[in-house]
Amino acid sequence: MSSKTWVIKLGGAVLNTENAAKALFEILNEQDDAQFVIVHGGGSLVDSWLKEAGFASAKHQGLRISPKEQMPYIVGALAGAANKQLMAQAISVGHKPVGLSLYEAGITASQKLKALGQVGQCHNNADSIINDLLSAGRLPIISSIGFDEQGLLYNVNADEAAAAMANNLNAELIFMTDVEAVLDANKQPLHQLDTKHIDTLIAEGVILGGMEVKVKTSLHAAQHLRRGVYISSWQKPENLTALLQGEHVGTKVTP
Ligand SMILES: Nc1ncnc2c1ncn2[C@@H]1O[C@H](COP(=O)(O)OP(=O)(O)O)[C@@H](O)[C@H]1O
Ligand SMILES: CC(=O)N[C@@H](CCC(=O)OP(=O)(O)O)C(=O)O
Repeated sequence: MSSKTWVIKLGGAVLNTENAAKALFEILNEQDDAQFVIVHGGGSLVDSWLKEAGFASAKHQGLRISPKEQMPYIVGALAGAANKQLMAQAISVGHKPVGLSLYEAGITASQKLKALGQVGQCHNNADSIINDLLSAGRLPIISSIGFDEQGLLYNVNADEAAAAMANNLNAELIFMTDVEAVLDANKQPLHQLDTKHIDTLIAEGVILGGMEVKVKTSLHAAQHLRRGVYISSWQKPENLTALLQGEHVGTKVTP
């Protein structure tokens, strides 16, 4: 029987808590018959790099407007600092990670909307080295920096990148973020979410910003993969253990 593949998306805020990612990587070491692909963000690192460089940065529906002149900082923060910090934590607990952009992982990018500058959307491209890396026992750690066929660089939202990766591999998909679950208007965790529920909560302004992108992306992924997608917190590593064992923690977004 071939082993199950999981795409785990780590929100960039995991880098602000010392060794938080390390605890998650340790859990991956304990799993039999499973292979893992990590896709990571780094929005808070991009915020501070752009600020230090004197740039103002704005978001539209949770997506960072990415002018060309800001791309060296965005690429440096995501494909550089964030990716390498995560590799360091993975190596420290015995993994053999390979840091990649979306291109090597079989995903090309194109401009999403002119007004957003270099914000990219994902396209499947069969030319991926991920399965070769998994067969060789390596742990792919993928940033959300993409390229098009001309070699232009794009800033892809990391949730969208993770969903594209899961679609590409027909993998299970888990979003590890900085809240235990999607919360309702009374700040209570929602155990399950479907299309109707999501539309209402977004229209009511209960789900917004980065979480709006995450639930919309989760829903598309769940519909495409024909199975539930989970949103849970990296602040509780035991949640990851439970999810990998098929238990229900956090929010399950269903098709
Ligand atoms: N209904 C909601 N439930 C939980 N979090 C929400 C909700 N609406 C907005 N958020 C915000 O979304 C954030 C998570 O999204 P984001 O910052 O993009 O995470 P990540 O970097 O992990 O992708 C939470 O920290 C919270 O501030
Ligand atoms: C287009 C777009 O919004 N790109 C994101 C990419 C990083 C990201 O998504 O990081 P988190 O997962 O930590 O939020 C950004 O520049 O912040």
